[in-house]
Amino acid sequence: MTDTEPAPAVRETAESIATMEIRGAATIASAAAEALAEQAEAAAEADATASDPEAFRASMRAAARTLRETRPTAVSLPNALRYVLQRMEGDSVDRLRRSVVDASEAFVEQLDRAQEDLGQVGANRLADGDTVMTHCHSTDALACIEAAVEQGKSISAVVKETRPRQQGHITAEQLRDAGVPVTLIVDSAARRYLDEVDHVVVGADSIAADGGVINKIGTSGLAVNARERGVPIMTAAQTIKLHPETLTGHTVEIEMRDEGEVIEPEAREEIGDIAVENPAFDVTPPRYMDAIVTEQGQFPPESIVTLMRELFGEGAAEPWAEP
Ligand SMILES: O=P(O)(O)OC[C@H]1O[C@H](OP(=O)(O)O)[C@H](O)[C@@H]1O
Repeated sequence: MTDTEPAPAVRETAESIATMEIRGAATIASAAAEALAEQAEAAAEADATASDPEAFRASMRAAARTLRETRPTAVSLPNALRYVLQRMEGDSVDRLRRSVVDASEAFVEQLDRAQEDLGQVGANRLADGDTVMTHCHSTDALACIEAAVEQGKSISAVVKETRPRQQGHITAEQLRDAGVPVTLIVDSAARRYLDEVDHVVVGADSIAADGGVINKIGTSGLAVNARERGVPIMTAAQTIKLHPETLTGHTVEIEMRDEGEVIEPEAREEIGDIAVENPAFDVTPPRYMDAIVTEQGQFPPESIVTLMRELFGEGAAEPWAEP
């Protein structure tokens, strides 16, 4: 490891995030915070950084850049890196190391607590006997359904498989394990099943200042259909999903993933000269979302900007940038 080369553990985490072995906005955030702690431990031992606070700081910034570059859409990733690096302090390598490790642990604890708290808020929106529809796999959304079950409510679920990666299967298994009767459907069957559904619950990768919800591709179509069928839809999203850069007019980059997730190489060859595109996310306009459920309570999407200013008012610093 040179003074700017990330530790092997950081490179492994970055690779796992990029290939989606580690996925889901909250899980990515906690893995990134833990990787920074691993970088701090490694840099405190490495020849080039062990006795040079400035070189140590540079190595932390480089590690954060490597993690930042893995996936562009879930803002929980840069928000995690910001949280840890902004708390890095001390005039010796040992103090710096300790501050990073402490911040990383505090971040992960906060994340777990936030999910539990928002689960209670989301659960209050669900009634005994409700059937919910889910899209993709969101630990925040699942927290709401599981908390409702723990409150003693009987909940059933219609789970969309969520092409192309079919993360709906993970949701189906986790809900089944929580004692929720599950029906798995293909994405295009969603509107047909909405008549049997009382509530749609989805997660978020980022929330924009105007209340737009950036989540797995297909969420916006589901929200429009839910509105047309009169079914309420909520987004469960911890406040680390709030995107501070959108306060100053930036838009959220939508990740385009490899076409190999959509079509097998053999079939790809057969269809020849046809474009295949694979956007991972879409934006649901605030008017199609009934509520954003956070650990600080539920908000109408249009008012989320108030919470955002309170939490990220000073803007979106980039503490990983070269000075
Ligand atoms: O943070 P939690 O609620 O777990 O997940 C939030 C969102 O992250 C996922 O993205 P991906 O599967 O990483 O592309 C899904 O879009 C999911 O709704």
